[in-house]
Amino acid sequence: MRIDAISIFPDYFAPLDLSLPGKARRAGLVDFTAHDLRGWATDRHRTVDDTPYGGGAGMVMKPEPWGEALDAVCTDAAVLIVPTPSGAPFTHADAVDLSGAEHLVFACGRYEGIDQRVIDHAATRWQVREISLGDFVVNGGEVAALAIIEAVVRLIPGFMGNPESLAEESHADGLLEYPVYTKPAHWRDLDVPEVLLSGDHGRIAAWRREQSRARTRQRRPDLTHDAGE
Ligand SMILES: Nc1cc(-c2cccs2)n[nH]1
Repeated sequence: MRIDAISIFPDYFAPLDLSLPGKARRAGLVDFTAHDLRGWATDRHRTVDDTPYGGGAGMVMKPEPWGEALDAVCTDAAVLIVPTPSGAPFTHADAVDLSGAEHLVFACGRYEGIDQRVIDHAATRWQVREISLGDFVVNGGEVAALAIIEAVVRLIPGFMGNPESLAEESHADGLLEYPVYTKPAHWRDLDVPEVLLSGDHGRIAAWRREQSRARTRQRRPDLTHDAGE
């Protein structure tokens, strides 16, 4: 998978040098490049924003630099991802879907957003996904792009050492993950649930399923499709 991120803060993606282990890159699983949007700003001051038509506070990102940047970076197979508070909520199902993509391009907006014509024009040439990380606002799309990249790349076959661990994690089966424990069995007057020390794998599996269901009912009633589950 090829991944490109376009931003006025390309150094924001330096952590990917840590979290996308060298093996993923060397194995050819992931090829990541961060681009500075100002590289496509043609005026002397490399301007990327201007005041909004219709008035209002803040600045809007100009269409010209974005148009040139997307022309240069997006291949025909590109899926353009635009993190935005006004996007569709990002889910595990989206991460699974995107993990099969050939090319992801992240348009990381700042200020009050990107001129809408950039997205509208891009949608005539590539698949465009306007994605929200949740009902809160951050200052730029970079942190959202980092989270989405991590959620997607870890699902690429061959990336995770033990793919079995993917099957049981939160949201993989529509439920929240059960609580986990490790040694010591007794710590600060707290014991590991006896069932986990029993060696009875049937009882352990049943206990874990019930813990997941109870946790999901309590913390995420919106995910509980069938109350009887
Ligand atoms: N979910 C979400 C996305 C965002 C932003 C993306 C770009 C600027 S702010 N805030 N919250």
